[in-house]
Amino acid sequence: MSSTPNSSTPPSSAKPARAPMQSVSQALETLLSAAVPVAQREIIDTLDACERVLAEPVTASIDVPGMDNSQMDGYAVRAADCASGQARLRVSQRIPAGHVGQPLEPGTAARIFTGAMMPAGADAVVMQEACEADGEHVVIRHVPAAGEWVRTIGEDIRQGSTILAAGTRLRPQELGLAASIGQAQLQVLRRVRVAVFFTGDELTMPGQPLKPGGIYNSNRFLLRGLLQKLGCQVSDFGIVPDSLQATRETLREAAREHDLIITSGGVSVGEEDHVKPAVEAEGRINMWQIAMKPGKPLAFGQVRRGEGTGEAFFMGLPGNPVSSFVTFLLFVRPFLLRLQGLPREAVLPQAVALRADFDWPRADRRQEFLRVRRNAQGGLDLFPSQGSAVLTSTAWADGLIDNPPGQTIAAGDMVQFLAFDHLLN
Ligand SMILES: Nc1nc2c(c(=O)[nH]1)N[C@H]1C(S)=C(S)[C@@H](COP(=O)(O)OP(=O)(O)OC[C@H]3O[C@@H](n4cnc5c(N)ncnc54)[C@H](O)[C@@H]3O)O[C@H]1N2
Ligand code: MOO
Ligand SMILES: [Mg+2]
Repeated sequence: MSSTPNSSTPPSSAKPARAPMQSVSQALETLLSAAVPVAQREIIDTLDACERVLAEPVTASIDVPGMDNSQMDGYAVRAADCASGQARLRVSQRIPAGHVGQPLEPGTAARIFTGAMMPAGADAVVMQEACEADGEHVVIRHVPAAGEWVRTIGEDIRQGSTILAAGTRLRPQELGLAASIGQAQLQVLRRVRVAVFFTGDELTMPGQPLKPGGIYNSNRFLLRGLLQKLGCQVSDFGIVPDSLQATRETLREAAREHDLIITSGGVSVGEEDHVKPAVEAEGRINMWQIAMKPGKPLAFGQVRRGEGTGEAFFMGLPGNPVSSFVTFLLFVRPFLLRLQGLPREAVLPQAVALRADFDWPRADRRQEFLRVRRNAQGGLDLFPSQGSAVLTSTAWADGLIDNPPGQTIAAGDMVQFLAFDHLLN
């Protein structure tokens, strides 16, 4: 794989005929049409439910807050008693949060603290900064409106209302919300089970000495990290040698209890690329080669399960690390999110328009995904080396430019930017 972009030669009839590659959008369409959310559900502790997807709506069994309560440290009063702006009221009681006071007699005030239940009869709180304590009395130097600094019962959540919809991917704030109505457990879809393996005789695990001609298996760390972020249940089958037999055996084993098999490398056209023929022997390839750079040889298919219990999905990612990274973000992630039960519209990568502060004078026939970083001027800088093996570009960048086929870029042009903030969440 060359690290220099191609010249912008348009497709020419003089070239040998080749099956046209699918576009990125066609490929995404193919994948999302095939993805069916997992059906099985399980009940788990709310505390363990981060990143899981709700299988049923959550309905509130209580009001939140469950009582009118004070929003400030101060004095609970009857607003009508304070109309003068200098009312002097006897402090009849003290109500900290978590305690229940007595009904408030007319002409008196209750010392009250943030979150404490309003006493019956009080209809406003005056913050203590507007009050002057005077022995057993308090002078209220403010004219409160009825309801001032009072949080009313059910203001956040009404009993009986649906607070979370089925299909919601639970973030920390949704867990907090569920807990606020006392929900200790939640019914979620089971995790997506992913098998992953890494093809290549050249691969060595970090921690081992490198062999001559060898490289470290960086894709393992990259892909495992990406899968971890998506909350998948991962089985790692490790490094598999470049042999048809070994690849077929690992595919068969991986298909058994997994929804998706992800492989790295061996998916292009070389004699040592055995992944595609292995999948064809153990199932089928539905899609191969996308008009994109990096990531052209991406493959999608299915692998039969021996016991006659259907098929596991298969996605073969190119061995080049940047190609693996980009194809994961653009295809594997939406596919997995869809298997996890997210609605289609929620899984598609969302681009924003930003200004390029660099020139990209050589167009490519493939749709390009350039590693770029937002600069202090609100524009985008380009990493100088865009080769598919230059992993440094992915650590330097904070997103990708989605550059259409045949498109050059001049400094000042608006381009489509895909932020890692969004793609890696
Ligand atoms: N004649 C052609 N050659 C290539 C084509 C082509 O169309 N015609 N496509 C090129 C493109 S584009 C890509 S991308 C790569 C994809 O290759 P494979 O998926 O077959 O992957 P490998 O050949 O096994 O490895 C490619 C490259 O990546 C390194 N690699 C592999 N696994 C790992 C890993 N786990 N961690 C880090 N690096 C890895 C491997 O050593 C190679 O350098 O094919 C082009 N060739
Ligand atoms: O350009 Mo390949 O598609 O290096 O990923
Ligand atoms: Mg290859």
